[in-house]
Amino acid sequence: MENENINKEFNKLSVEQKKVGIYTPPHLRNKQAAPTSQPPPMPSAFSKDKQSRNRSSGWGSAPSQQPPRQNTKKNLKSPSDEFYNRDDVQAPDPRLEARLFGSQHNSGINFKSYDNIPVEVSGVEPPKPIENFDDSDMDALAKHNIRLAGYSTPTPVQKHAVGIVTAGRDLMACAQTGSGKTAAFLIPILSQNFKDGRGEESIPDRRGTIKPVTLILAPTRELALQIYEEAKKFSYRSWVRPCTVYGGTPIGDQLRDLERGCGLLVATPGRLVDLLERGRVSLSNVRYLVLDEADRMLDMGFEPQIRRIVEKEDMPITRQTLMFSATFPRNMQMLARDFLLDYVFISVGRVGSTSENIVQEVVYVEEEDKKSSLLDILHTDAEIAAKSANPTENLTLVFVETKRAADMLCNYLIDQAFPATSIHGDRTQQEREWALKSFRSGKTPVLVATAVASRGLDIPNVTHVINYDLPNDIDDYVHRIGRTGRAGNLGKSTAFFNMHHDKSIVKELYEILSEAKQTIPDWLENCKNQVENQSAFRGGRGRGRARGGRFGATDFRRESKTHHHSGAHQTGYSGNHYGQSNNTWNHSSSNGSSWF
Ligand SMILES: Nc1ncnc2c1ncn2[C@@H]1O[C@H](COP(=O)(O)OP(=O)(O)OP(=O)(O)O)[C@@H](O)[C@H]1O
Repeated sequence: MENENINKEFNKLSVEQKKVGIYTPPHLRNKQAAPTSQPPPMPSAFSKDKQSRNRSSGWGSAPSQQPPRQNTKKNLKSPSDEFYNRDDVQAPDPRLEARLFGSQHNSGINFKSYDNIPVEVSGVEPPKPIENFDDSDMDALAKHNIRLAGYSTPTPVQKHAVGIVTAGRDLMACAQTGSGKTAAFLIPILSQNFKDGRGEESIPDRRGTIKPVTLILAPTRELALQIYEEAKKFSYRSWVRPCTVYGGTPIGDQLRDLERGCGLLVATPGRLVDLLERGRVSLSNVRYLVLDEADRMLDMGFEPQIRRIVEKEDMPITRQTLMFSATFPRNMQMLARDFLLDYVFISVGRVGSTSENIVQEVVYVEEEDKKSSLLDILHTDAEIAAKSANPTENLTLVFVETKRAADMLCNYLIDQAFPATSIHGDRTQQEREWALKSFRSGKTPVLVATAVASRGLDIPNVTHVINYDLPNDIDDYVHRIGRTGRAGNLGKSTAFFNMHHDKSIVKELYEILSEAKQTIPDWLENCKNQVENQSAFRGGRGRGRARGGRFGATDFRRESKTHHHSGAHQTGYSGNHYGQSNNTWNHSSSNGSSWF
């Protein structure tokens, strides 16, 4: 409904567009042409260097062909509006504001405990983190929207990302699930967009090609949609118009939306390649590229598409590139090596660790007993929900391995009078979105899901995640249980384990549980020992994660002496630890190794 209303509003605007041939936002209409604008300034000395290396390519060199637009709605702003004198800021729209920011849920009681999580920063001359949003160098409109979103304190990954992005640096960030990574890239990028000022690239050129300034790639349609919804919040009242494109929905609707202008595009790789091939999107003006959950995109087989998008299209090398995930497997490190320049690596807590806000339980359940065990748990959850002030605030997410199992289990639960729905890759996009909406609203407080729902989805009130089937990959386990215990809220996870099905993951599961200081049942320790003994007997080395050392030791540049990167040469390297709660800037190591 919310989407529908917003779309209706945009549709009204498109009628206007047809009249004048090219879309002009309402606040920019009836304004006389001003002299051609200069290209927006690069954010820092670092970026200037990049610009001079690539003078012929990219956004910095192209003269603007159309006059900059100015805000004619200024007069509609009240003189008390802090943006009264800013032509680039639109007048407030109370209805839109209520839609975008009205349903803020409070972040958890443990939110401030994030300050106690150790942060490791490595790379050449890493920029300092911000202390709080208000005192940072961010654009005033960005700060305004942050306040509207109800964010009073930045999370650790946000503190660092704002400093790093504002300084014009590339970033590889690993931070626990639910720790605010989405805003960590959206806020500083949009703030830079606002400071740079409107570019003509956000409206289609004469051939109808749209050239977004910011491109965000995400692995799943649902995650793309969620990032897009967040982008709408943080770009409120600005000239930046976010759009999203993903598979499973008619491309015509998405094209019509793009035609209305697009400064920030959130895309899944397959659909974006389609649009590039049709010539409807060009990447020649991309200044900010984000790969969210890049490891998942690789797991899903998107590497050829991602490499094509980043390396083989016309994306300028002058861009800033950011990669985010809660886990950092080797194939993602390789992508970081190829796509990022002189980047800063930050890890918040242990890379790939689980949030300490989640109580993790593992129970031994044979395959044939899983259904009845699940019913027991769901009955208990339903009782807890019935006692709470708002019963819809207790949602349970059940993960299974296959699409067929998702359907079967969902039907079984419905037969047992549990209001359940399911989400998996064989359902239509409409059905998937309906299922998520129904789950979010509490109409069906049980959602049976495959891995499609394991990454990035931010659904408030998920109090319990059940791994009915454990995944084969421990990183998937970390992401799945991360659907609860978000933004400092407390959550619970239960995993069904049996030696028949889950032997391959037992060592890593044991590591994860002990790292997070969870209660480990004796039987699990015995199973782990048994697997280790069998593996030693066979002379194997097991599947340990080899994460190495304490937190943050997985910036692969520390271990490698020589790496090659097209167009980059780096000679210095340093690592910095941010102390536990005082956030002091302790320079802990500087080995000066040459790694490119
Ligand atoms: N500074 C903040 N203050 C209050 N709430 C915040 C803040 N930053 C983020 N949040 C909220 O925390 C929740 C989790 O954020 P987000 O979805 O970005 O986490 P994430 O790190 O991307 O998780 P995942 O690894 O699962 O993708 C969201 O509901 C978001 O609105």
